[in-house]
Amino acid sequence: MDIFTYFLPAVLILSFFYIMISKKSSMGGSGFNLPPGPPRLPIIGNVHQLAGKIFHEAVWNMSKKYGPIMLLHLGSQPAVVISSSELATEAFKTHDHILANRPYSNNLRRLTFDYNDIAFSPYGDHSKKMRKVLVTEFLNAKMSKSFKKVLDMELKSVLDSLPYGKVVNLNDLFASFIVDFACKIVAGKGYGEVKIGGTKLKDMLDEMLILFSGSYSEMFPKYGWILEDLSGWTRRLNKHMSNYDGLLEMMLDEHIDHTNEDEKDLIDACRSLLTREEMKGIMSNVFNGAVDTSYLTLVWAMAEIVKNPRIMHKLQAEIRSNSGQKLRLDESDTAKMPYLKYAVKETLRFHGPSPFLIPRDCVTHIQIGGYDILPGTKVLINSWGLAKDPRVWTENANEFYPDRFEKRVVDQFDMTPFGGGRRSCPGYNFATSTIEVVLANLLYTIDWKLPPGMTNQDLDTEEEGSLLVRKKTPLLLVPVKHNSQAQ
Ligand code: HEM
Repeated sequence: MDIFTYFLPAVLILSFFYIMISKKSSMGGSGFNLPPGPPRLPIIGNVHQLAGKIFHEAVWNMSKKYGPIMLLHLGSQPAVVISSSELATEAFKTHDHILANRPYSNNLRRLTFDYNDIAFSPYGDHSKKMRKVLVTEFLNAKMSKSFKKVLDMELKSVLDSLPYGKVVNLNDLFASFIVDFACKIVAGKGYGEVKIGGTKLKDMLDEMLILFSGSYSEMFPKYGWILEDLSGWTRRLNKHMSNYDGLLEMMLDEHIDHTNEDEKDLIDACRSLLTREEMKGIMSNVFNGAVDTSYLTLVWAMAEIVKNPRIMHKLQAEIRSNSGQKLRLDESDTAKMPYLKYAVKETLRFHGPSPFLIPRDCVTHIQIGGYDILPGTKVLINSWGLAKDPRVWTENANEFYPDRFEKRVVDQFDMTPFGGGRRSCPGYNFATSTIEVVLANLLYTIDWKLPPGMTNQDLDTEEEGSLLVRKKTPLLLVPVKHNSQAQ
């Protein structure tokens, strides 16, 4: 359920306040050459055309009518949607510095420890310092030794505990695997089963997704807080943040500092450089940034690979011929596996977990595609649409086909699963190499079969979700030990 579903009943209340206090919109009758867009209603803008629909699909369909740059109003908030790689290139190359800010809202402020994080904090000294700390202290070559060790231990535990020959729910398997892995690289031990206020970390991250998906204060920057209070949103947000804060505080309090380089975690690496609130902000970004995105990518990759036996056999042949007699594979092995890299890239193209990049806030008047974008406009890049654009990806854009990358050189903004410009994802290398290693291990010693009675055609790849795109039904597969590994 998203904010649009909560929306309509609350409109009446807001209308009252709006009529009482509204002034003429600063955008109206401006004489600017604004991008085209669907007609809008007073107060709610275009929300009624999007309510109850999958946001990125609905917006992609609208863009077929109104063009690759389109103006919408999400409540009183103007939002420009970009749906072509040419215009994304213009946004990121020519105007990156102007679009480096993120929109402000009371809701986001609460969710980000008062903007003490990286991903949502306004562009400036603080966000630059935080990003630099994450990249230089955590996502560096020295720390990768420690990540490698944790990943190998987690993989061993998954491979040892798989119920071979029985049906496994890969959504559950990957979710708990990635939560455990993330807790260990952040705080040095597993917190996946710890409950605060009756809630586990994974449930908190799920709740956070809903809370991040947009609130009244994002649609009505001035008066949305009234609806948030009246609708119970504020109470829900406070309850969530109290649990989440409690868990992050617990991780910080219980942390045992490591002296060995190959055992260090995020808290070891960053604590001396950041305040406590900044520590919680950065820990939260790693959990929010890494857990759902990586676990969903793994589910999608396995679903598409198993659905396409030709691809699975090609991958297994590459992995098995490059693995020597090792028990488990690591990055030094996946470096020799180009087809595996294409399969991960194709998964990120075809099922990139973030259909829209994190919104940008335009801070001065610019032009994109010849249209005026005014200060205070949100800029949304439809990453999902770019990656399926038949003009770029040809007639098989809607097919999972890793082989396309064997010959194709991809322009920088033909696909944007990790965003672009100075606010792009700093976890890009870490995430892709982790996903490659996990997939290599899963396909190395295991043959994955479909549950009894099911055929490849039955394995559905229907999507759902707005902030993140997930597979609608859980992925159920049967792991069978590969011949040479059978005991
Ligand atoms: C498959 C995995 C991942 C995907 C698909 C992904 C995707 C994204 C996207 C689309 C953005 C927004 C970029 C933009 O606005 O241009 C982003 C930002 C970010 N991601 Fe990731 N991410 C992944 C993994 C990670 C990991 C592992 C980390 C941390 C270890 C991370 C940390 C961040 C942070 C801190 C930002 C905010 C950057 C900023 O605003 O300066 N992400 N990510």
